Amino acid sequence: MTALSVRDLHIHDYVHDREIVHGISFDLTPGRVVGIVGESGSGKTLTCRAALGILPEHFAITSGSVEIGGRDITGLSDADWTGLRGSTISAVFQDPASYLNPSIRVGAQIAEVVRVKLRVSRREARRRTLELLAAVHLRNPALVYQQYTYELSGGMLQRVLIAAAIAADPAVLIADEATTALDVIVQAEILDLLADLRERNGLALLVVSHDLAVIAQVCDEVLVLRDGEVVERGTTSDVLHDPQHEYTRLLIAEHEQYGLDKYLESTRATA
Ligand SMILES: Nc1ncnc2c1ncn2[C@@H]1O[C@H](COP(=O)(O)OP(=O)(O)OP(=O)(O)O)[C@@H](O)[C@H]1O
Repeated sequence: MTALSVRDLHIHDYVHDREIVHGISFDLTPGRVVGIVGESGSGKTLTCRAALGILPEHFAITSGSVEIGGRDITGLSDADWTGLRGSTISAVFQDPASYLNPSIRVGAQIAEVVRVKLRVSRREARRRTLELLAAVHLRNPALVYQQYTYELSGGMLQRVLIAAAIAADPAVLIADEATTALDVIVQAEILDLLADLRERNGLALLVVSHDLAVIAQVCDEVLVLRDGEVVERGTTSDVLHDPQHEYTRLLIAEHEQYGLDKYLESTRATA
C-alpha cells in the first residue's frame, strides 16, 4: 500500500506567473525513506507543502496528483484536512521553536494534540505524552514535560516537535530541513531517531534537505531536484556512488570536504 503518492506534480506561482515545480513523481511506502535533495529554491518545500495541503496563498497545483493513503487530495475540505493532518500525514520543519508556544509548558502542548487527535481524557493524554517524550529519546520525560521552550536546546526542541508530529500515529512523516539548524552530532542523533521510528512504527518518511550527508545517512532512495525538476533518482547508494547527472556530481563534490566520505562508506557497507 502506498502511503503517499505524488504523480507528475506541477506547482504554479500566480504572483510571478511562473511554474516552480515541473512534474515531480514519487511514492512513499511504509518503512521506506525517500529523500529529496537540491539547493535552496529548487522547490523542495513547496512540494512538501502541496502534499500537506498547505501551499502558500497564490500558489496552486496545476496538474498531476497527490494521493494520501490512496485518497486523492483534490477537493478535500478543511475538515477533511484537519482529520488527515497529524493522524495520517504529519511534518516537522526547521526552527522548532517557532511551532511551539513559549508561554505554555511543552508537555501540555503535546498533551493537547494527543487529547484532540486521539479523543482521550487529559489523564490519558498526559500518560501518552510521557511515553512519546521517552520514544523520542528525551532522557527525563517527566522533567521535559514541565519545561518551557527557552529551557530546552535546539535538539531537544526538535525531539519535542517530532513527538508532537507522531502523537497520533501518522503513516507518513515529512521532515523538511528538520536537522539543518542543529550541529552535526545532534543532527546525527535526530536522524537516528527518525530511522528508529521508521523501523519501530513502519513510518513512511520523506526527508528533505539541501545536505547530501543527511540524505546519505537515512534515505533508501533519493530524488535530486534542480529548478523544480528531478534531474536524477535512484537508490541512495547508486546515486551517491555512481551519479549520472553533472549536477549530482557537483553536489557530491561540494560535500566531499564536509566528510560525506564517511557516509558513503556506510552506504557501501550496507548496499
Ligand atoms: N510563500 C512564498 N511566497 C513567495 N515565493 C515563494 C514562497 N515559498 C516559496 N517561494 C518561491 O518558490 C521557489 C521554491 O521555493 P521552495 O521553498 O520550495 O524551495 P526549497 O527548495 O525548499 O528551498 P529552501 O531550502 O530555500 O526552502 C523559490 O523561488 C521561492 O522563492
